[in-house]
Amino acid sequence: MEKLKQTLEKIGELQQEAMEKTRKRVDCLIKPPGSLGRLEDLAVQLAGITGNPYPTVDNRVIIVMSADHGVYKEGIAPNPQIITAIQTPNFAKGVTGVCAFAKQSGADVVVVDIGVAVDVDHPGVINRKIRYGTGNMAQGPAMMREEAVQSLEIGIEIAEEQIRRGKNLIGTGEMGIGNTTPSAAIVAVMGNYDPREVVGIGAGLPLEKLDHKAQVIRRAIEINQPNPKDGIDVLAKVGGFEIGGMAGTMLAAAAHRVPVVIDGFISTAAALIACAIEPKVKNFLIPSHCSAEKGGKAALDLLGLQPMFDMGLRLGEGSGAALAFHFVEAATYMVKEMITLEESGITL
Ligand SMILES: O=C(O)c1ccc[n+]([C@@H]2O[C@H](COP(=O)([O-])O)[C@@H](O)[C@H]2O)c1
Ligand SMILES: Cc1cc2nc[nH]c2cc1C
Repeated sequence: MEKLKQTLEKIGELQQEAMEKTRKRVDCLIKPPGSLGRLEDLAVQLAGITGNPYPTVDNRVIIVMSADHGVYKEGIAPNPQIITAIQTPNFAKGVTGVCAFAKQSGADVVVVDIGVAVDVDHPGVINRKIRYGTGNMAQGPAMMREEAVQSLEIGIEIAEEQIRRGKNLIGTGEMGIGNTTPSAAIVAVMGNYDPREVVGIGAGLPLEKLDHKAQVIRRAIEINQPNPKDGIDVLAKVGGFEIGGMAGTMLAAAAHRVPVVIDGFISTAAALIACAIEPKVKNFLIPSHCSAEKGGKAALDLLGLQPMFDMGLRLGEGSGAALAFHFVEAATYMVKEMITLEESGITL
């Protein structure tokens, strides 16, 4: 609890002076004002996050949190649970979807077993297992409150280690068969939606099973009565260890003024938890894409975030965040590489 408390105390506001400097420069660059659209706002946000009008994001990492879910027993996922354990070492081997995009954008991939249902024995996987999967949220809380705090603190510690190593851009990723169910539960609780409005097919659930998936979430919310004003309560009752780990990563990034790019549906659910715990975190979050998962847009809307792109992605893993790194870097190049109208002798 101490680590979480200290982290929350460190989270501040965006640095206004740096933002004003960057906005002024961006407005004067050799282009019609506003013509680089939201890339301009992104440059200003990066200045506010880092306190530097000319920030660099040349040392990148995707942190992938892996965990399993007790609610899997309710038949809410189309794939065998063991895929979480099989896939987790694959991130360390560099052979998954996110690894392909991370390699292309020059980012490291760090993978953490924060609650996979079996032992994962691979030297490249960081073992911070809280437990062998969460409890079944359709029958009781997914985890105890202390475990929720532990998941947040593991996320903080993993991110802090990366920041200590000089990482200046972080992306959140996850792997967890069944995790679109707790994610939809979080979105339903935070947005006061009926679960049927925000459940989707996840990794390929047949459409005729969506009513059942929604009913399982409805039961989980009814039994556990999560309090939407208390992010830790929601995480404990209807969340997941990897969701807590990602929320912790976001809190640490905000505390250390490092920009953090969120990925798809599960990452966005984690962002809802992080922002419920500390609303100031939102300023430090950079959305990537709009997940094709049905509740993807609703989740981003709840945060008031507009995605950079919408390409029908629904892989998770941090894949969309790795792709978005290109745009984030582009914003920093725009500020540094373009000259101003005045420098080129143009007066408009
Ligand atoms: O991030 C997303 O937008 C996303 C949307 C659908 C599925 N996924 C991935 O698929 C898995 C969860 O799907 P499911 O159907 O098992 O709940 C999990 O490993 C996620 O990484 C990810
Ligand atoms: C193969 C596979 C890879 C994944 N990556 C994230 N979720 C996944 C689910 C499956 C089934």
